[in-house]
Amino acid sequence: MSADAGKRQAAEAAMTYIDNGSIIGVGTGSTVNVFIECLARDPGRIRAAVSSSEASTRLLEDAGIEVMDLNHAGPLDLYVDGADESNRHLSLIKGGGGALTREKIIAGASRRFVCIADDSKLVGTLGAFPLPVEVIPMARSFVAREIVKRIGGQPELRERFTTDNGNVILDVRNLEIAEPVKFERTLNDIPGVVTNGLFALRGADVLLLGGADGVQTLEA
Ligand SMILES: O=C[C@H](O)[C@H](O)[C@H](O)COP(=O)(O)O
Repeated sequence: MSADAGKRQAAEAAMTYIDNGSIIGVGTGSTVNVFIECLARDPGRIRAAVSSSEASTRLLEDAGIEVMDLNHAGPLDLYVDGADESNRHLSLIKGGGGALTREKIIAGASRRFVCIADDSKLVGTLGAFPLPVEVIPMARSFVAREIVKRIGGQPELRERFTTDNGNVILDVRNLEIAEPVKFERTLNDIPGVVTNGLFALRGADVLLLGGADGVQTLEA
């Protein structure tokens, strides 16, 4: 079975978590794009969406879904988003598409985070996927040195990429993240780091994995 088919299965399954007429948080990425296609079949199903990126905002608006500012939406019941990797405790690496900061904010503002992915994203130990770290541009060399000193790995500037917030991304390769919460806190402590792509302090609550045997549901 292809990864695309797995993504579609997971996205369809996430539709069952939506309460009719609610305002939901919507993430970013190819899996979420399929979820937005599912929403587009019945745009009146939700009242509005809070979007984690300019890219998702465009797709939601094209689908006839109102996009609301988080400041006006209040606490959200549900956030649906993809991941680059998940371990069995539902700690995630996110930010492959560079949307990690707004994603982390909306995940934090939501009661339930349902993560959707194809089953290749489930790993034993996080870190094979390069860990994205969003950084204030003037701090990028300093932050890269501090990352090597504090957690190891090889930070590389993501070329020709600026986040929706006007910042740059360092992708940190060669990490083995046995203690995601500790790593996340350590990275948060470096001045100049806006957000790191570890979602462990606030991981997913539910992980829906599409694959050859259908949708597997893991709960935190
Ligand atoms: O910045 C991007 C997001 O964190 C995505 O949710 C993540 O990269 C997964 O994307 P995809 O569904 O395309 O694998």
